[in-house]
Amino acid sequence: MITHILTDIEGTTTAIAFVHRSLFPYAASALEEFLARHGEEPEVAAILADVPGDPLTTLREWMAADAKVTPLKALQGLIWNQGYADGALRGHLWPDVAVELRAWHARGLHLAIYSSGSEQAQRLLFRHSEAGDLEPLFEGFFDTRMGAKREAQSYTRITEAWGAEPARILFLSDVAEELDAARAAGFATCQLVRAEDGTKPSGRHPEAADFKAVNRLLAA
Ligand SMILES: CSCCC(=O)C(=O)COP(=O)(O)O
Ligand SMILES: [Mg+2]
Repeated sequence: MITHILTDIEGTTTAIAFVHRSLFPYAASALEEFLARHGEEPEVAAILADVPGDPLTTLREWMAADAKVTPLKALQGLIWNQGYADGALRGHLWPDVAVELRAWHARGLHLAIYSSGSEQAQRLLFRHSEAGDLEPLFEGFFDTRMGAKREAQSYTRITEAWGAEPARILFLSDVAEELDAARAAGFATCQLVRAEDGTKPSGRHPEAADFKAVNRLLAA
């Protein structure tokens, strides 16, 4: 029986376009000024210590490559903080998402996020979502510190951190390789195949067009 639901963000709860056309450009355009203003603050300096070479150059290269590396993800989270605070950003959620997350939480299912976006970035998106503050629904915000999303070991680390049995966790993602890794760690899986995002079904995992359709797997 499924008692825990772990969900991806981009392409699963949230439009890929929001991440690539709102979040990433916001961080890219604010990067240089952010480093000039905050680069010597302890939290930012500690992140920059893990960036090889000239930080601005390397971070721009990582942004251009959409690299899922922890220092870039941590900095993006700090930069987005300002955008959410002043109302320039609001976390996009597909219309089916908040309804089902609230219903799953109300019936006692345990909820957590696993995204390449940093824990702070995840919290911000759900705290400032278009459907209101959903941050309190989640018990865990797992990020690249657990490892890469296409490696089975990352999912095993999540079970240990969350204190949950793998077979009781349903992982929701649009990316088949992430689902393959979760299944190898013993998780149940479901591919979100969202027409608006142009997701291609892999045929390797149970599929759902939206979160309402995921309920079918919970009842099974
Ligand atoms: C608040 S999530 C920002 C999305 C992000 O930075 C990213 O790299 C997308 O990663 P995902 O693992 O959600 O596909
Ligand atoms: Mg995704």
